[in-house]
Amino acid sequence: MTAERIPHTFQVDLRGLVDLLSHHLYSSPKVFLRELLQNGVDAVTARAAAEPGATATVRLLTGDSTLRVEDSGIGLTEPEVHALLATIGRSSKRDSLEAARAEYLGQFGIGLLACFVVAEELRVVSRSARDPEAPPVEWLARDDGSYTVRTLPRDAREEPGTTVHLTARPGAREWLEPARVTELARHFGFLLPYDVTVDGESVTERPPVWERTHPGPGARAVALAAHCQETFGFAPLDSIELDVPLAGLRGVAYVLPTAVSPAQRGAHRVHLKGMLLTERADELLPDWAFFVRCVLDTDSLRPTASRENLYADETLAAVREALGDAIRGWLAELAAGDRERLGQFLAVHHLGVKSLARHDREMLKLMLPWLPFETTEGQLSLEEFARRHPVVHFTRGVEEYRQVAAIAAAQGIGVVNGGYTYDSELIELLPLARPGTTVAELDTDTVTAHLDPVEPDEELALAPFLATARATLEPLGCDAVLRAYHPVTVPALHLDDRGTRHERARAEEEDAASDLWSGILGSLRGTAPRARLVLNHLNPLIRRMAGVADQKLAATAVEALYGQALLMAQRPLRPADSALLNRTFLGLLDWAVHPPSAADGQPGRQADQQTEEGR
Ligand SMILES: Nc1ncnc2c1ncn2[C@@H]1O[C@H](COP(=O)(O)OP(=O)(O)OP(=O)(O)O)[C@@H](O)[C@H]1O
Repeated sequence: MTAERIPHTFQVDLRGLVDLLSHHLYSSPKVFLRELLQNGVDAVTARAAAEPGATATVRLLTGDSTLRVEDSGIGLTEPEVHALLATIGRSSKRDSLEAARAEYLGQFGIGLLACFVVAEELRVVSRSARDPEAPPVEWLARDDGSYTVRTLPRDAREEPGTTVHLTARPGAREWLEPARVTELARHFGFLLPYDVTVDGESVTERPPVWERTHPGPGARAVALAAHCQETFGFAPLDSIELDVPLAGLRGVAYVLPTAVSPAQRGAHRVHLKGMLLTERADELLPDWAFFVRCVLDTDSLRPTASRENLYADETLAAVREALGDAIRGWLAELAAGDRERLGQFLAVHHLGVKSLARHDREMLKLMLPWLPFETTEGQLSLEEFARRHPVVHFTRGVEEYRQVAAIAAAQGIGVVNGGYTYDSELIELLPLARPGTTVAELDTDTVTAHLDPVEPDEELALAPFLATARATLEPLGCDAVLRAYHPVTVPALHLDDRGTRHERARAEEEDAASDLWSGILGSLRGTAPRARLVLNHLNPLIRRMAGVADQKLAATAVEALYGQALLMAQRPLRPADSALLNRTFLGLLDWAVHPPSAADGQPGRQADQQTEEGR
């Protein structure tokens, strides 16, 4: 024997549902007003479609803890009230075809429930425009889920349309206060395409700034900037107008006047058919367009059920691409014709642009030549630098740059500092953005090759001193060479590139390692050049040093030169380097206060004489 199946219907606990909406779906009770406005606007839209030229108003009237929202819209008949108002999740707007749905703001059939977040009672009086014979109908609903429906005499409501009466729940009276209602109606509805009033005062400001006509481009720019200040609270660097007809979208992207982290998601304001949908849309633009804030109105993007964000669908993806194109177009236009403004933009946002140019080839091609870099000729765009120098030399580290920048510049070699975040990576990609450009890392050989060799007879005269220098620097893994270069004030230049340092670190490890390891490390020995101390023959101090007969003093002087050149390079010092600096400083100090004399049996008279001469 089988038990009989008894059909049941789900029971809905309205209080539980309202609690769910207010605490989990909507971010604030204020959305009740948006839902009411939206129903009024949808009803007016539906009537306008059926009856072009019909009155189209939504009027809000505040009272003592009450609010009335009156629309001149399509209205409802009694059967419609049962089917639509009293059925949660039922929407007349979803039932129609997709195309028709696009006309409306609502679609989920839960909007009216939002009113219970602030009201304990809802009374709806409606008269249908579709069926002029149908009498007015009243629907009275309480937050416990109970409701009554009755028809009213014809004169209870003469005109078609709907009035929603709200009575505040005890803790929510503030939401129905006149000032609050006006503020919210303005906030959500100021762009609505119908006449919306609160207690007789209009709250709409049509048309939006981007649809207004202005006497000229200058006046338009000023109006847009003022709008940005009002909407977002900042004076924009520039305004980019957005127009994507396919998505029924228009608006403006305002360029931020201060740098922001590219990781920070943009908070954009999106209106849907005039109604403010969200102030925090963060998926509207491609990630790379972090430097703008948008405000726009669209008729095609879909909201999520909370109606506080955009539904991630193909339309949103297409819109994102189209908006990305518009912003890229603006950048391209600046790059092609408005260098001054491009310069202003990059001065603020170059770090962000650099970070995304690494991942976005198009952005790289467009922007890289115009990005500012530190160069031996000051802050320059790579474009300008490449025009001045057939080879774009760069250093990978800031220290290398410091080491050679002044010297290289004095010899006419331009160098770009690639030591900052992303910089060398980007410089190496320059040929992609600027075909035909040669980019090369600056190495010690290039620098040395640009320094003038010294005449052989002069070099010969300094041979003993050079020999002392080489012998002194040998244990430090450094060669000594003599060149003539500018600026003459630099006595010695320490050239040491990445390869050299790597090689030296390996050699040090080899020394410290066991036999087996030193064998293996030894087999890895590279052919990288050693560090070089380039003594400047044009520098008077070097010439004087060459005349010092005291071997010990000459060696200390070479060590001091080496230490000073290291310091000038601003490179982190190895423990051995610090010890050397210490030793030479104290050695020279000691010598200065107590020069060794011939009587002590120490050589050094010549040094004495030099000091005498110097006095
Ligand atoms: N002012 C009104 N005039 C005419 N019909 C209305 C009005 N308010 C609500 N309705 C009817 O009641 C239905 C349910 O309204 P509700 O606000 O709950 O949902 P919705 O607007 O369809 O969708 P959403 O949940 O997305 O707002 C609507 O689809 C509409 O048919």
